[in-house]
Amino acid sequence: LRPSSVAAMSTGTFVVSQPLNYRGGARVEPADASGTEKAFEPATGRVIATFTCSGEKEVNLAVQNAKAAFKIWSQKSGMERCRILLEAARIIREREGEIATMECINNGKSIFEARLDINISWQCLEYYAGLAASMAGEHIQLPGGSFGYTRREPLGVCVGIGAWNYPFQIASWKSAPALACGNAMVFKPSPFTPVSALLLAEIYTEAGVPPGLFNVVQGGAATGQFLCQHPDVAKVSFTGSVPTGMKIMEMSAKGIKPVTLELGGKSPLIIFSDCDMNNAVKGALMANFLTQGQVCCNGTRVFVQKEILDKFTEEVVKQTQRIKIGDPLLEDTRMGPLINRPHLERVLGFVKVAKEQGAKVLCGGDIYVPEDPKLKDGYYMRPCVLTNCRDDMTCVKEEIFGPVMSILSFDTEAEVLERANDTTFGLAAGVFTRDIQRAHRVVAELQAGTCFINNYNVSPVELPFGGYKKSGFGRENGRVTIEYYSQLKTVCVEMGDVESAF
Ligand SMILES: NC(=O)c1ccc[n+]([C@@H]2O[C@H](COP(=O)([O-])OP(=O)(O)OC[C@H]3O[C@@H](n4cnc5c(N)ncnc54)[C@H](O)[C@@H]3O)[C@@H](O)[C@H]2O)c1
Ligand SMILES: C[N+](C)(C)CCCC=O
Repeated sequence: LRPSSVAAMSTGTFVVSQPLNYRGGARVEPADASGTEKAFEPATGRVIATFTCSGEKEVNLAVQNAKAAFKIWSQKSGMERCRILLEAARIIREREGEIATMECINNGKSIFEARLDINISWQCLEYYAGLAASMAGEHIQLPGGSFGYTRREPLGVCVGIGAWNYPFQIASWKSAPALACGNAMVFKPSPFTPVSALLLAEIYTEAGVPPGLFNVVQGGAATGQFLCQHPDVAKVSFTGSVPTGMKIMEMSAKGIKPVTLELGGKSPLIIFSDCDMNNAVKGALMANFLTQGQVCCNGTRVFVQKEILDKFTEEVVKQTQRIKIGDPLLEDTRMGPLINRPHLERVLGFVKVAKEQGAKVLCGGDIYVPEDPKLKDGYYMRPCVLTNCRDDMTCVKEEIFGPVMSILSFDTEAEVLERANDTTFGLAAGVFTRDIQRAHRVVAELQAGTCFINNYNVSPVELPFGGYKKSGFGRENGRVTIEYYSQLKTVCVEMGDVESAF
C-alpha cells in the first residue's frame, strides 16, 4: 500500500491482496488456521478481505518471535527506545492521510474523524517516547552506608486485543507504552477491522524496532484464547465488551497474568440550567455521535435540568438533523455507516424497544439510504434522539453502541448524582455548568474513571483513560500507564557485614 495510491482511493474500490498477519518484521500467511473471516467496507457492504484466523501454531510462532525481539529491545537504553518511537511517530504523521483512508474504508467512520484518530495515535507514540527516555528508579539511603535502589523493568511479551471502533488508535494506545517500557507485543485486532494494525506494524519496522517486536495475528475468540493462555505471555491488555473482558480475566488469572481491561459503558452527561447552552448542545453531540455512536465512553444518558429541558432538546434535535450522513470518504460527511449489518439491526432493535417502553423518537432511529447507488448496501442509520425516557428503560440501562441519545430530565443536584451513578458501568461522565464549585463537587461524586467538565470525548494523550466498576481497570495514556507495562525490582545493598540471626 503506497501513500499516493491509498490516499487517492474512493469508496467501493479497495481490496486487500496482501497477507494480514505480521511476524518477524514482515507480512506472512499464518502457519495454521482456526477458521476464516471476512472483513467488509461498511459504506458499501462489499467484502474487502477474506482471511485466515491464526491457530495455536501461528500464535506460538508470533510469541516466540516477540520473545526473541524482547531480548534485544529490553537491553536498549530509554533514549535508544525514545529515538525509534519518535521516528515511528514521525512516519505515522507523514502517512496520516493513507492510514486515515484505510481506517475510514474498513471502519466506516468519516475521514474527518479518522484523521483525528491518527493524529491522537502519533501523539501517543511521541508522548511515550518522551517517557521512555526519562524512566528511572529510586535510590534509598539505609543505615550504616547501606542503600537500596529500584529498577523499573519490562514485563516481557505483552498481548494487545482490540475492539473495532478505533482500530489504529487502540493498537497505538497499547503498543506505545508497552514498547516504551521495553516490552514486545503481539496484537490481535478485531476480525471486523483487520487492516490498519498492519500499517502500524510496518511503521515500527521502518522506524527501526527489532524484527518481531510488534506482531499482528488475525482472528476472533479462538485466536484470542490461544494468546491469553500462552505460557510465555506476561500481560494482556484488552479493549472490548464486559462479557469478553470477564473471560479474558478468567484466562489470565490461571496464569497469574496482570490484565488491563478497557470495557464498555453507559455514561451520564449532566446538563445544569446555568450551562452555556451552545457548548452544552455541542457537548451532547460530541458525547453521542462520534464514530456513529460506537464509542465506549459516550455520554448516552443525557440528564437535563427541567428549566432548560425544552430549549436544550429543541436545539439538540435541530443540530442532530443537520449531521451530514453518507460516504465516509467525502470531506463534508460527519456520519458514516455502522460497522456491519447485524450491529445496525441490533441498534435499530434498541430504538424499537425504547418506543415500546414509552420513549418518544424526536428524530432519526431509522435506516438511511444514501442517494449514491454504490452506497445502497451500506449500514447507515439516522442519528436518533429519544425523549420521555425513564431510568428503568432498556435504552437507558444498556450499552447500545450506536447513534442513540436518551434525554432524561432532573430537578436537583443530589437527585441527578444518585441516578447518574445507578449503573454497573463507570467508564466516563460529563457535566456542563458555569458554577465552578458545583462542577468539581459533582465530578468528585461521579463514579467514573474519566470525567469531563464543559466538554466531552476529547482525549489528550497526557491524561489517563480507563474505567471504574464493570467498565474495567488499569489505564491507557498518561504517565500512570508506565506502571501497567512494567514491574519494579528492589535491590538491597549491604555495605557492612552480615548480622546473622544464627
Ligand atoms: N473502554 C475502552 O477503552 C473501550 C474502547 C473501545 C471499545 N470498548 C468496548 O468494546 C465493545 C465493542 O467492541 P467489540 O464488539 O469488538 O467487543 P468484543 O468483546 O466482542 O471483542 C473485542 C475483542 O476481543 C476478541 N475476543 C472475543 N472473544 C474473545 C475471547 N473469548 N478470548 C479472547 N479474545 C476474544 C474479539 O475478537 C475482539 O478482538 C463495546 O462494549 C465498547 O464499549 C471499550
Ligand atoms: C477518543 N475517544 C473518543 C475518547 C474514544 C476513546 C476510545 C473509546 O471507544
